[in-house]
Amino acid sequence: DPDPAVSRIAFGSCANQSAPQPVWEAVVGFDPQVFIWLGDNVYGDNKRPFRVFGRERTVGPWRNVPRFYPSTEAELRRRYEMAKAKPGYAKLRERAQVIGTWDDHDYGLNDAGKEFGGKVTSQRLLLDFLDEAEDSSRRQQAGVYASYMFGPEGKRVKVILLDTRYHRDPLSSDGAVLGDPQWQWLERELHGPRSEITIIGSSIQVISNLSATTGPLFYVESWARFPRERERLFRLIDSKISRYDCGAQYPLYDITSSGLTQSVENSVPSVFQSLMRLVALLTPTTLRVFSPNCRYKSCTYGQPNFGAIEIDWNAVPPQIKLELRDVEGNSVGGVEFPISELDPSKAHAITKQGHSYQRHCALETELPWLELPAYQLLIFSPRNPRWNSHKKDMKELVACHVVRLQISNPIVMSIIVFCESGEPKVWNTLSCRNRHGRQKQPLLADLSCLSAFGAHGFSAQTASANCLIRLIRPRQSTSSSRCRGHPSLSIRRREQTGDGTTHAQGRMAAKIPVIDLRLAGEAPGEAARLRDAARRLGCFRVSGHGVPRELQAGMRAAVRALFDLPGDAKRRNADVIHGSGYMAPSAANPLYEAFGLYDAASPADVDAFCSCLDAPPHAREAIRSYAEKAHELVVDVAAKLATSLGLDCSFGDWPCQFRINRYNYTPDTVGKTGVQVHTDSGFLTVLQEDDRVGGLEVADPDTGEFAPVDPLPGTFLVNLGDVATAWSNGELHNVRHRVRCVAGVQRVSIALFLLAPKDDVVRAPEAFVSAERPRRFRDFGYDDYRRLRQSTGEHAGEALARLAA
Ligand SMILES: O=C(O)CCC(=O)C(=O)O
Ligand SMILES: [Fe+2]
Repeated sequence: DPDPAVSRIAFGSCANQSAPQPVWEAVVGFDPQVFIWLGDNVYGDNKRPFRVFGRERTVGPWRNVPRFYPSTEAELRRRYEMAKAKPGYAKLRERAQVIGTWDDHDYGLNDAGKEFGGKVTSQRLLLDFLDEAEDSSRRQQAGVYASYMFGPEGKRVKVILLDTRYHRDPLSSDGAVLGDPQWQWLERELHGPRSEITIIGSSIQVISNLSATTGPLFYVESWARFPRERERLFRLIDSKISRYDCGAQYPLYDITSSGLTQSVENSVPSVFQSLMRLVALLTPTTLRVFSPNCRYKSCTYGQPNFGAIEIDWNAVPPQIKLELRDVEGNSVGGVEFPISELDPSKAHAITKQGHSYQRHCALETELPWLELPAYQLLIFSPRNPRWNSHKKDMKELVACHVVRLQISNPIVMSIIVFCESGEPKVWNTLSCRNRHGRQKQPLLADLSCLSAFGAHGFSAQTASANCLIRLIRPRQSTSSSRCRGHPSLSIRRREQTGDGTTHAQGRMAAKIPVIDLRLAGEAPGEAARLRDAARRLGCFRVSGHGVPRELQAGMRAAVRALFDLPGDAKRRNADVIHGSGYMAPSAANPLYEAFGLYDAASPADVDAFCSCLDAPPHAREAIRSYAEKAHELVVDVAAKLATSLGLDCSFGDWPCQFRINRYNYTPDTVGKTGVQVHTDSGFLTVLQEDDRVGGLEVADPDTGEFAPVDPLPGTFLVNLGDVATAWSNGELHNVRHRVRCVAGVQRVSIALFLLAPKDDVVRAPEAFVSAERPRRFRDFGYDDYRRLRQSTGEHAGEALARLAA
C-alpha cells in the first residue's frame, strides 16, 4: 500500500545518551509507524559542577544558565552517534519513520534561544541525526521546524513540529518564540490542505501556566512565559478565541511525555523524589496525566515514559487514544475519545435534576499566583461573602445555565458553562473583587465571543518543561469566512484528479488535464491530449517535467524571503522592458505585488536580478537553478505543443519573463480579488502555484464562467497567452483567468512567461494558414502589443482584435 493510514504514533523526549535507555524496547513493542522526537534528543551541553556541603551538585530549580556551557562540534556529533547507536533505538529506526525537533540541550545550551552562536552547526547535526536528505529545504531554512502529512485522503494525520529555540527571544522579554518566517510557515501549514487530525509538537509546554507562576523561583520554560506569542498561537488555531484556552470550537487535548530517561522524579536527587510525589498530590491536576478519574489525585508519572497515540480508523466514528506508557510498555494514564468529538458542532450534554444541558464553553483564567489560594477558598466555600457581589449575577446565570467552577491547576481556574437549550445566555464579565470591594481583574473577559458554539478545553500534562502535543481538528463549520475555503479545497482536488464529482461552494472545479511530458513527445495519445487541451481550454498541467520537488520548494522559500524585504529594497527591481520590474499593490489589485525578471533565459540577467535585491546566498542559488530548469521546461512544453500541431519548432532563444507574485491576504479579504481577469500577453506561461492555498480560476471557454483550479503539488500549470493565439492563427486558446482570495493566508506563485520571438514579429507559420483559414492577424512586435494592452486597458485578450489582418 503506497499510502497506508497511520494509526500508531509514538513520541518522546529527554534522552540522556550516557544513560541506559531500556525504554526503547517498549517503544518498539508498541510498533509505531512514526516516532517523534520532541527535544533533548541528546544532552549536548555540559554542566559545571558546583559544590554544596562538600558534594558536587548540578541540579537545582534556581537560575542555572551560567552553569552550562556548549560542546564542541566534534563532541556534539559524538553524542548524537552514541544516541544513534543505542540498539533499541536502532531497531526502532528500522521499523518506523523517525522525525523530530529539538529542545535546548540538543540545540546546544540549556535554556538558550536565538542568541546561541552554535545554532547553525547544531541544526546540521540534528538533521544528520534524523537522516534528513542532503538537498532537503529543511537544511536551507533558519531553524528545524517541519511538517508531515501521513495517510490517504479521509485518514490524514498532519504533524507539525515547531522550533522553539532558533528564533526565541530571552525568557523574560515576552518577545518571539517562533519568529516571523516560522509564523508565516505555520499559518500556511494550518490553513493548508485539510487533515482529519493535526498534531502539533512543541518542545516546551503550550497550555501549562505553571512555569509562569513559578517564574520567580523556578526557571522553567514554556509558552506561558511568552503570553503574546501564545495568544497568537491560539488565535491562529482558532480566530474566535478570546482568552487563550477557552474559545476553541473543539476540544484541545495536550499531553506531555518527559522523558525517555530524564523523567520528573529522576531529575531530582532520590531523597526529594517522595517530596515530588507529595507536591503532585497536593496540587491535584498540575502534575498529571488526564484521565476521567484522576481529577483529585495525582496521576503524575514521574518515571521514564513515552507517549503513544493510537488511532482506530475502523471504529465508527474513528477513535483516538492518547497515553503515556512506562518502560514496560504499560499504560500509565491517558484518554480516549472519538475524533468526531474534535468538532465544533458536538456540544457535550449533561443531565442535572432531570434537565439536560449542553456544554457551552469552558474558560480558563490566569490568576496572580499569590492570590490563588484566596480564590481557591472562594470556590470551595460558596457562602463566602466575596460571592455576594456576584449573587445576583450568579442567580441569573444559574437560572438558565449550570456553571461549574473548577480549579485545574494552581493558577488556572476553569469555568464551564452549560446551557439548557438554544442560544446560550451571554455573560460579559464575571469579576473577582478583593476584600475592600474593589474590582480585581475580570475573570471572564468576554463571553460574547463564545456564543453559539459548544466547546471545552482542558489540558493533560505532566509538569516537566518538555514536550507537549496538541491535537486539533480543523473546523468543519462554514460560519467563519476565514475557513470557508478549506473543506472545499480537498473536494475540488478529488475532482481534478478525476475520481469524484462534487460541488465546491456550488461551483464545479475546472477539469484540467494533466499531461505527462515524458510521453507527450512520443506517445500519440498524450500528444493529442496536449493539443486538445491547448486548443479548447488554453490550459493544462504538466507532470514528468524533471524539475525536482525540492527545487520547487526551495524556490518558493526564496520567493517568500524576497517579499519580506523592505519596500525601498523591493523597488530596486526596476523595469527592463515595459512593466517588467517590481509592482507594488495598486488600486486595481490592492492585495497583489510582484517582482519581475527579464530575461529569465539569460543567466547574467538572473544574477543581476539577485544582486540588485541583495538576495541571500541560498535564495540566489535557488533562483538561479530554478530559472535554468524552468526555462528548459517552458521551452520543452512549447516544442512539444508545436510537435503536437505537426510543426517542428524550437523556442530556445525566445525571451522569457519571470513574474513572482505575492497575494497579501488576510481573513478579511476572503472572497476579494487577488488579480483581475486577464489573459497572459505572451506565448505560454509555466506557473508554479502555492501548494497550500488555491484561488486561481480559469474561464470556461464555452460558458465564460470561472471555475477554481486547485494546486496539484509537484505539477506545473501551463496557460496559453495572446501570442499563442496570434502565432497559431487562432488555433490555440488564450485562457482568461483571475485570482481570488479563498483563505486569509499569504499566497505566492511563480510564473515564467515564454514571450515571443526575439527581435522579430509575431507571425503565424504558413502551416496554420490556408484558403479556409486565412491569416487573421497582421504581423506585430511583442513590445508594441504589450504597450497596446497597457494603453487601452484591455488585459483579457480583447486587444488582439485591434491587430486583425
Ligand atoms: O498567481 C497565480 O496563480 C496566477 C498569476 C497570473 O495569472 C500571472 O502572473 O499572470
Ligand atoms: Fe496570468
